[in-house]
Amino acid sequence: MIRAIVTDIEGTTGSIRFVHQVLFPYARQHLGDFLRENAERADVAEQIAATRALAEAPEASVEGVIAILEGWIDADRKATPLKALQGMVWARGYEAGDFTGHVYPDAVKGLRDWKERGLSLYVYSSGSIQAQKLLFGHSDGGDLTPWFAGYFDTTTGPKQEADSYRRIAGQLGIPGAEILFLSDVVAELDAAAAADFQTWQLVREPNMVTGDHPQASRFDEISFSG
Ligand SMILES: CSCCC(=O)C(=O)COP(=O)(O)O
Ligand SMILES: [Mg+2]
Repeated sequence: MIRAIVTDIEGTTGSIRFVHQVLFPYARQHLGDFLRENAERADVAEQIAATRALAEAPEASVEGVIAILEGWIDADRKATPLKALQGMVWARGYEAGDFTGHVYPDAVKGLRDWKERGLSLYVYSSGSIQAQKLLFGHSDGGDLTPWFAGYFDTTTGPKQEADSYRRIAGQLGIPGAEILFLSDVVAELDAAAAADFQTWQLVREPNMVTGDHPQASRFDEISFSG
């Protein structure tokens, strides 16, 4: 009996194209100036320090940190300080109306239906919690944030480690077996299943790696008891 649904974003509720062709290039274009202008701001300084620590470059100048972060963007590295800073940069883009968060219409409908059925909805993405709230708050389908009971990012742990899902279940106070995790990435689904979560894989693109999880190309193909 499912009581809560935890969903990934990229490739699950929204398109990979939006993240890689809109969000990441926007962050790459604006990150440098954002850091130069705000390096002394407490929340920015904290992430600059975290970048230096993670890169084992304690002496890196702000320009050096920018170069490290741009390399991580190009490599799609899910580094927590990069994700925090990307969220701060994207805030300006959403607020200026430069783009809206892509959410598939079937995901909007599915989330609304599940919420109306009394299920608790959560997000677990490598994007920072700020970035998740921005995307769903400025989505193509309007402000969807009232539907979500909570958000998890890499500060809970990497998405491909079972312990991250055990922590999420612990924070929700719900056994893994009563939580459904949705993702397009088999390694994430394997980690969730190892923590006893139920799983469905979203296969929205051709030639995707698939595994042993039930598959759906749209949210209305997903079924479960609960
Ligand atoms: C929160 S929107 C940006 C998504 C992002 O930065 C990312 O790395 C995608 O991660 P996901 O875990 O949603 O596949
Ligand atoms: Mg994904």
